[in-house]
Amino acid sequence: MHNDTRPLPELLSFLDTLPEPHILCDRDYRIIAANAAYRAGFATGRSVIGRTCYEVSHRYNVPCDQAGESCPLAKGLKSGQRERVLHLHHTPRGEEYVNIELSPIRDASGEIAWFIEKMEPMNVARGLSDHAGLVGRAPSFQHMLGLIARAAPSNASILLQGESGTGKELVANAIHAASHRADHPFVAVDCSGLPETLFESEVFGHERGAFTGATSRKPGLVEAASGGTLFLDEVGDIPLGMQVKLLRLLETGTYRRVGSTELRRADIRLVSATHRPLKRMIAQGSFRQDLYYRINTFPITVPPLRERASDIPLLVESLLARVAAGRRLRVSPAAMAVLTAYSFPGNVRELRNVLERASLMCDGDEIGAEHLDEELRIPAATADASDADGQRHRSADGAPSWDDIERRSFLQVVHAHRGSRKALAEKLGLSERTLYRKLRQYQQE
Ligand SMILES: Nc1ncnc2c1ncn2[C@@H]1O[C@H](COP(=O)(O)OP(=O)(O)OP(=O)(O)O)[C@@H](O)[C@H]1O
Repeated sequence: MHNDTRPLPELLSFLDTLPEPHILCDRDYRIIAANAAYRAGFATGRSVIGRTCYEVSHRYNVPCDQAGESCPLAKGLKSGQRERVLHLHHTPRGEEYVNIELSPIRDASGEIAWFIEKMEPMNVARGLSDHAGLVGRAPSFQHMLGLIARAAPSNASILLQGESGTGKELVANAIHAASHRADHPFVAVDCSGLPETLFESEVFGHERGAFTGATSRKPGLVEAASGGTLFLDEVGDIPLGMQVKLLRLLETGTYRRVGSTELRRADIRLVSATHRPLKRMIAQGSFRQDLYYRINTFPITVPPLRERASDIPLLVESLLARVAAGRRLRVSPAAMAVLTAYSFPGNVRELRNVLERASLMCDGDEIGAEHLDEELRIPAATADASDADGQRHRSADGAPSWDDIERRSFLQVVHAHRGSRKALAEKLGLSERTLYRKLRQYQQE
């Protein structure tokens, strides 16, 4: 019955005046109108009117929620209110991440009859390799991007937690680029290894003569980042004494240069990152709880590469273009199998290094398995073996079993070891007899 109801022409002409791309849909996902900004940015020549939003944006035959994705329209119909999601959409520029904001519109009887969808491309990340910033499409990566899209436009302090090499600095950059502060500076401070006195003068600046060696006045990084974003990398490494000063800056929005009594106003948005367990550090007394709450208004976890292994081929393509620019390097299927089977404890940074080394080892256009570090090839060989008799090593949902993990890690260490069996047993904390037993057991499988 709602399909028969025509939206008010005033509504359509209002949509046309909006600078952001908007479409109007009915309850059956059918696009009734698209404004000028949408037609300019998203239309591919063929009119979208009368087609469904899932077919146009995703090339699906069924609504997104039936294709395993979250559908803002279904959410809005259920909640009756505005809903936001981040989707990967087909656009004339290829697939792009698009922030969708959907508002239900009610008819005269008070029932939801239409939906207005505002679509804003999120340019800080791509699902394609031709991008200098973040690339990825795995569910855990998309979840993280969705959080970035929500938090970036606010001024909330964000804490990025993730293992080393997962791309925390790149994520901090993306948050800045997607914020209202993007036209102002992004200033990164590596807090690890900065002694307390240096930290203070670097961050807050100092006056001439404030300490021996302070031959001139120097503005601090807080000042350099004014209007923009201050990124504190390895925030868990900040000495306790400095944590108090940082807390004061965040609580009052003011600070003093070293050697000055003048109170200065800070205009920064704070993004911090750490791979350390801050909660445990609080329990141990090495990190202040009050500071933790100040820097952690909005936590975002950056997933390790092993939790987004489906992104490895995409990352390989993208990183190769960065580390071997100018060479048109490919990766053979065998080498790709090795890379996707490896667990990458050093995450994307390790993948990048592996590819850089492989590109130096390879004289032609194709990186083969033989160009990869030996350490990577071992677990792949065992993974192949376990795939052949896969059922034995894998649990019902396809995840490797504990035995499989132990076996792979064990063989990885064995193959990388140079030295006697006795030294190896010691390294693994096993008796020599147990080592022999495990070697027989695992190498026979
Ligand atoms: N999603 C991604 N897409 C493309 N490149 C990535 C991605 N994530 C990480 N990288 C690359 O991996 C490398 C490591 O990233 P980055 O330095 O941001 O990691 P990090 O988590 O800050 O590491 P650390 O904790 O050691 O400081 C960089 O070269 C970065 O360009």
